[in-house]
Amino acid sequence: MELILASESASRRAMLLAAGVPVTCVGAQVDEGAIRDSLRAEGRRVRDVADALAEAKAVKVSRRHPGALVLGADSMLAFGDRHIDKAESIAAARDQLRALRGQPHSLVSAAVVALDGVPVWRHVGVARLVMRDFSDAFLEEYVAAEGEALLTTVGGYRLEGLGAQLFSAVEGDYFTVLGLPLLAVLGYLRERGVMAA
Ligand SMILES: Nc1nc2c(ncn2[C@H]2C[C@H](O)[C@@H](COP(=O)(O)OP(=O)(O)OP(=O)(O)O)O2)c(=O)[nH]1
Repeated sequence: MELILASESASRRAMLLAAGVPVTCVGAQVDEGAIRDSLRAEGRRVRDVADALAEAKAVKVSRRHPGALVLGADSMLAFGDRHIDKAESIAAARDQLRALRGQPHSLVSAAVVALDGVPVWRHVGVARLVMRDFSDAFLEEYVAAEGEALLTTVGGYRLEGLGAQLFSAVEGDYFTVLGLPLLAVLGYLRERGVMAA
């Protein structure tokens, strides 16, 4: 059975391919902002918003690919009562990192699998990260080194790269930070017989 990844995330695609999961990537082109704003207005938790976005992506693509398992995903930061998404500018990413400095936050990655337009599996992974109280000088060096990459990730960091220097502690699943609760996804694929058990 073919697995389609309803995502344009290079990180998610790389994780699955590295784990030996052949995937075809198809962008979902979902209006994430509209869904996010309406659920936030209802006071929904970050994990529920991420889950709803992952479902919207998986269901939309699976309607176009009958018979294929379609995996959608979404990651968001929970910082206090704030829901944080990808920054829209380098300046905004810098401000966001300054706000997160010296504080704990959670990174939530939701995954939903759909088949023929119907969600058939879901999982939300949560990792807790403690950002160290880095200096302004460090932050400027980091921002200059990362550049546009700051806009591609929800926290403005790549834990597997320079982002490691931002943290004093990370609790939870490494893959969840990178954008997928990968171990749970692999478990489901084995249940479905897509991968050898
Ligand atoms: N490589 C890497 N990526 C990260 C890290 N933290 C977050 N991300 C990425 C994973 C996702 O690509 C992105 C979260 O944004 P979204 O959930 O909106 O996904 P994205 O817009 O990238 O693709 P999609 O909406 O699925 O088409 O942040 C990290 O530490 N390393």
